[in-house]
Amino acid sequence: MEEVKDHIESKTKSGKKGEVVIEVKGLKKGFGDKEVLKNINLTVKRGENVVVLGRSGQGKSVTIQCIVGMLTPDEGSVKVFGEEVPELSDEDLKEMRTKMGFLFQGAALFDSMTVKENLEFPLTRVLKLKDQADIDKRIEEVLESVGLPDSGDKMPSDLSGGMRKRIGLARTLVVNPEIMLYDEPTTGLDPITSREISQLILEVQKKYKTASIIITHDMECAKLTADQVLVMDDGEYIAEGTFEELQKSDNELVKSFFNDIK
Ligand SMILES: Nc1ncnc2c1ncn2[C@@H]1O[C@H](COP(=O)(O)OP(=O)(O)OP(=O)(O)O)[C@@H](O)[C@H]1O
Repeated sequence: MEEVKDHIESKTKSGKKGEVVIEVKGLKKGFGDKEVLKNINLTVKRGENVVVLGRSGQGKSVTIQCIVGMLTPDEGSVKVFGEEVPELSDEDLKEMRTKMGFLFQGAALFDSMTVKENLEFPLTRVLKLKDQADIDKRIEEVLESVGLPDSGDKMPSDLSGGMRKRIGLARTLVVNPEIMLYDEPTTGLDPITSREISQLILEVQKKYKTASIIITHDMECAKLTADQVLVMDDGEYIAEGTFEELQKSDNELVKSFFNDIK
């Protein structure tokens, strides 16, 4: 119980809406001769959804990897919760990542475990919770949040692609992350399920007040979820604004993303 209290306290301590949570300035990152990120500037506030659009191979995932400390920038500043990420010790990095949730395209559930066991895993391994009643309560709440309250005893193989995505999201949310990173959350899903997942991203933002970065090619997802949209090209952001603002852009690349959306 103590751990839970600590976690909730640390959340409320750091938790003012609108406060800057991720701040990237002048980020450069290359591999060998190849410059991938040339000048990335990005600010994400608590409770804000930032959508990043861009063609394949432009460096969207590399940006995320710099933010979570998996890659070291060549130049520039990457701050999360006010701390310079490349300067964090391994232990502090681990601590920082416990406050982050990831929903990646290939995010797989453990196939040999039930849904409930899949959700227990981060609670016992990451948050090191021991109180079973508390664990059960959190799981019940999070399954409710993703709209699958009665799925605890199911095996992942019994679930549809969309349901699996929801459980993947539940597994991420169960530790109460302050930052959510979504990499192509709706890719591979049919239009109706995609819309449901986008809707869920919006509900997560409202309920958990997360600061979120959403990388997507799905313009309906962008339209539904974005407070701010960034368009990435050739290692930098070439346009920035609300969905409606960018929809009116004269830039050919920006226009190409918005062509099919009414
Ligand atoms: N660890 C690495 N070592 C070498 N090159 C890398 C590494 N990670 C990424 N790259 C290169 O950096 C470029 C940008 O990759 P990244 O995965 O960030 O693109 P992306 O914008 O996320 O594309 P997609 O939409 O296809 O996922 C690519 O050319 C990729 O090959």
